[in-house]
Amino acid sequence: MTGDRPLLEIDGVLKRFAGDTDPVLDSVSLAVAKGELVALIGPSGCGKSTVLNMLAGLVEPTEGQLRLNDGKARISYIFQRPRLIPWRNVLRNVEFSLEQTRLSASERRRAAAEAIARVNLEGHERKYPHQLSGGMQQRVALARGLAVEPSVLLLDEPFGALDALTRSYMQEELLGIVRGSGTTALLVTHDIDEALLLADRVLVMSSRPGRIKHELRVPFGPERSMDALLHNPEYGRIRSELRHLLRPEVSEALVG
Ligand SMILES: Nc1ncnc2c1ncn2[C@@H]1O[C@H](COP(=O)(O)OP(=O)(O)OP(=O)(O)O)[C@@H](O)[C@H]1O
Repeated sequence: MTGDRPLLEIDGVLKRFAGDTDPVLDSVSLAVAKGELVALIGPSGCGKSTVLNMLAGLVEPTEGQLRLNDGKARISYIFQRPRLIPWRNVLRNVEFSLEQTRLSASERRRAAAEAIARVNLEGHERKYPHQLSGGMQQRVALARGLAVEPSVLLLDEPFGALDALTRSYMQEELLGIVRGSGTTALLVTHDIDEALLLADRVLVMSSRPGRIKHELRVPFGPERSMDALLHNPEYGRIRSELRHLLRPEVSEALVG
């Protein structure tokens, strides 16, 4: 049993890559509760993806600890590009993530079909990636990630490569899917609006070394839409606060 412990914990992590003198991340601690959606926002190069890579076990911390307090401990990682297998159709791409599980072939097929339905791609199962739009390809990637019923979904700028209209549609869609499934998620983004639309909490990182310099609990309920937020005066206030926190740190010499 995990009791009241957060599902995911990062404790005092410092990361220095081989050959570097300065660490990329320093004293990073955070906790994510089960079912919570937390956004990590910060300037380019502050180490956001490195945090996700460490959680996915792709990179080792130099100091500190990362814990996933769940016996199942399955992590799905969604990247900016869908990374689909070009010679497999939609169904077979989604089944791919299930091939490392103990499910039988028929159970895999059923789980893949369910995940495809969750991302509204029913009817497209036999299509190949090149026959799909960028937004649809990213939905396949999401279905592939969700099919394994992950304990944690890691999202690294999942809409960064999409055009603005598709991105805004997909953000609301993701909100419904993630909320509907009760999935715990950590979202890396540059986009303040995306963070405020999707997250329960926003963690603002500083530039190198990356540290968490501010935490904001998003005061809007789980049922959100960008239209409703845009009419909410509180939204404008929080948005400017975040913009201010994310302003590049101008050096004294330049100010002059
Ligand atoms: N495997 C690695 N080996 C060496 N250096 C790395 C490695 N991975 C990341 N870095 C360095 O760590 C720093 C942080 O990179 P990271 O991709 O985590 O930042 P980020 O905040 O996600 O950036 P962006 O928002 O631009 O994607 C960068 O300077 C990068 O060059």
